[in-house]
Amino acid sequence: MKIFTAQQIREADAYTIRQTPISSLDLMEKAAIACTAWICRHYSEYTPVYVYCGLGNNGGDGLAITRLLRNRGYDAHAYVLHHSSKASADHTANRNALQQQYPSAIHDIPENGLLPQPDAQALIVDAILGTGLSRPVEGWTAAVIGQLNDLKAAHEVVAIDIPSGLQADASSLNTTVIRADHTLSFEFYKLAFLLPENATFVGDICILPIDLSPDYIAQTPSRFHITDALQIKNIYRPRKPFSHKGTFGHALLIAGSEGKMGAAVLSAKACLRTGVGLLSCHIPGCGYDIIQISSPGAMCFIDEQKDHSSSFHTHIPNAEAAAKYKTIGIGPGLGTAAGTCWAFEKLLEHFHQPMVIDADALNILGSSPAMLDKIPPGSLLTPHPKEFERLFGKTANDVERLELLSANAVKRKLNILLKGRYTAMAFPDGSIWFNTTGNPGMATGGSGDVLTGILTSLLAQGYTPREAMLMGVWLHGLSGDHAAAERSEEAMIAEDIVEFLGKSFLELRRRLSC
Ligand SMILES: NC(=O)C1=CN([C@@H]2O[C@H](COP(=O)(O)OP(=O)(O)OC[C@H]3O[C@@H](n4cnc5c(N)ncnc54)[C@H](O)[C@@H]3O)[C@@H](O)[C@H]2O)[C@@H](O)CC1
Ligand SMILES: Nc1ncnc2c1ncn2[C@@H]1O[C@H](COP(=O)(O)OP(=O)(O)O)[C@@H](O)[C@H]1O
Ligand SMILES: [K+]
Repeated sequence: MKIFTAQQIREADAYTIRQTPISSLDLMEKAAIACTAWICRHYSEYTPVYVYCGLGNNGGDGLAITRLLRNRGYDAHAYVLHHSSKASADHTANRNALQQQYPSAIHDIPENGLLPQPDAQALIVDAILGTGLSRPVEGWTAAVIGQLNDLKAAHEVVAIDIPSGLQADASSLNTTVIRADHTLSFEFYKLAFLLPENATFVGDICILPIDLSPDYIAQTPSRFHITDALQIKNIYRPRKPFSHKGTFGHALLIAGSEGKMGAAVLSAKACLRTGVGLLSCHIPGCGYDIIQISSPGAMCFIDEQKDHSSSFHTHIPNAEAAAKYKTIGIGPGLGTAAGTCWAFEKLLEHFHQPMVIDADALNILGSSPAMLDKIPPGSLLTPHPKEFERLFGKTANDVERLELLSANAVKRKLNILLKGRYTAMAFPDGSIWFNTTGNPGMATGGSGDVLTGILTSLLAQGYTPREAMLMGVWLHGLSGDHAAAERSEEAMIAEDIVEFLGKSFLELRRRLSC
């Protein structure tokens, strides 16, 4: 699914109005009908509704919603904030429609005027500013938003299209923005919804279709995207009846150190459960029994060191030996001992196929930036925000961090993800994809190790690095969602993500057969 900029959304709007029999007022009515239906599903008709409207089309949506809620028996009132001297045409048309049907529902608040004190249990609807925001709010508008935010403890807030004050495509850090519990947005996610720094503004997101032109959507390029089930279904390749273990690749996993063998176990199990043909694990001496007992499907090389690994480079002494492994996954629980760093550097001398680099392997790269240049092009790097910062440095805000992520993916021809609620995946072509599966139950030690195993497995099976990243991150989150549904977000642990991989694959197959 494409993520469009505010400018592109305006163009989509204009294109739809030009190319189809739908007028801009019809489009607004559609948007208002969808929002009203959502509100009616979530709040009883005894809920008083205070709709705060600006003078643009976002306010026009608010006026139409007020009318439609009244039609459904709600005690809804529109408070029109005169933050400028000019109202948009569709705002005025909807004001007139409301005025005609329910004149007592309109309340004008002049600039610097006072807001009403909402009744207990009232729902606040924010239709002050939408994607037409041209600068951070200030003055009276900012004061109004501040007052509404002060009411949050006692009232739920539903934002229409985008929380007022939030910039769709730029950072809104240190600006005044409505803190919504729910955001009802039209047709597309906005980039701002996916940034961790905006989590307190956006709340739950509901995307409501309003039938914008599919032609415009198809023909308009976009740099930002959201992965969806259909796309993953197209990537997924079911196993063929005559396939054998050689068909699905041999992966080498280099992981674990004393006290962190669990990370190696989680990665190995995830790699096996994702369908790799053969898995060899290189682990320190202390981990032998642990891996052999926990993952009998994996073969095992023991390092000469007991508590960390320092000789894994010996598996790839030359280019011919590298061909034995389709890919290597390195990092979970590995530690950053001097011998480990040295062996990693030696490994990169002869292994030039895309590999998966996570956790301590990323920390090693962070402390020896020259090694970054030796990472095979096409490799998958999987930092969480702290590892990202160690690798590429700090940024002032989340938008700048995305740019830094993308710049490194392009410059180094790497596939780099940045973990989070909406994991961002940056590709060498400059595009950035966000993943929407997953839940806070996955915020538990070992979840990332599971992801490394999944990605390593998919690369070994011959998925392209891009396919492996898109599909692996989606499967990881979906399995986390199955685990949470069965065991709760609190009780689920990283092993559960591995256990539910099977259910996710079955779901993919089901989608294929529909
Ligand atoms: N295709 C779509 O997505 C559709 C959009 N609609 C609505 O239309 C909205 C966009 O409408 P508009 O373009 O009229 O924009 P807005 O409703 O966001 O308002 C723009 C107005 O606010 C003023 N303004 C901008 N920044 C300000 C600031 N910082 N402080 C105070 N005033 C400021 C502008 O001067 C202008 O008068 C969307 O967010 C959505 O709610 C819907 O009506 C239907 C279809
Ligand atoms: N709130 C959340 N919503 C969705 N996914 C999450 C959430 N919290 C964590 N995750 C996912 O869980 C994984 C955690 O990885 P990481 O921090 O590397 O864990 P660890 O180092 O303990 O293995 C990431 O893939 C991340 O996207
Ligand atoms: K709004």
